[in-house]
Amino acid sequence: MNDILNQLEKCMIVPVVVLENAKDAKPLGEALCNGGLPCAEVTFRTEAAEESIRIMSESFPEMLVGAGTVLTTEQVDRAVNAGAKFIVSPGFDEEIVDYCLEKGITVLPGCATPSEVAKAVKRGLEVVKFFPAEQAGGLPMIKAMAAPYTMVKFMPTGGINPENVKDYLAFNKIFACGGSWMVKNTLVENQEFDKICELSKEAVTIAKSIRG
Ligand SMILES: O=C[C@H](O)COP(=O)(O)O
Ligand SMILES: CC(=O)C(=O)O
Repeated sequence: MNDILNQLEKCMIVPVVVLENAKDAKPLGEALCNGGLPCAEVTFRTEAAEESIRIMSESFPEMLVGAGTVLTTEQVDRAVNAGAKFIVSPGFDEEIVDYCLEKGITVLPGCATPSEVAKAVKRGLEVVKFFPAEQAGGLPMIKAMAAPYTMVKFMPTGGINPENVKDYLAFNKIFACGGSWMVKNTLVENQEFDKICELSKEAVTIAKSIRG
């Protein structure tokens, strides 16, 4: 695994962020860093994504900021130019994966079936996203897919919460878990950055109780 993946794995939990307004990127980054979660997947679901990535990565050099919901190679370029260190997409988009591999950009494509994992393995990927995790079969599905594909680790995202995250993290083929529970839109809208920091600390405590 490369340095970015090693750093991401150490985070154990990756906050999945949707920001409507880039001005929230700085206080959000601060809350996450102070909460012990110095990483974020900032999704291209809003216009503010690119600028938010730029602000977060410039303001907090210690933070590992990546881009999520990347659906085009143009978004890959915009994300990386803004400072994104990794690219995540909800599905397995061959064009995006091959583009990132050609350029040496860390990419975690979404895989929810063995056929998609097979495409990732063929390209030498060591980590894939498992999305939407709970809806697509949860931990039992990951365990079933990890049996033949022993060379791959999974980053489940979708429906993960402070309760079920423990079961995921207890399985050694789980790379890290993605989730939005500590960075919910309403918390950001209401400027509840102290609460985000508190929920992040709680998430870290839970993760450490499983992974030490
Ligand atoms: O689309 C959902 C995000 O990827 C994260 O899922 P979540 O809100 O269930 O944690
Ligand atoms: C859900 C997800 O993987 C993404 O939005 O990138």
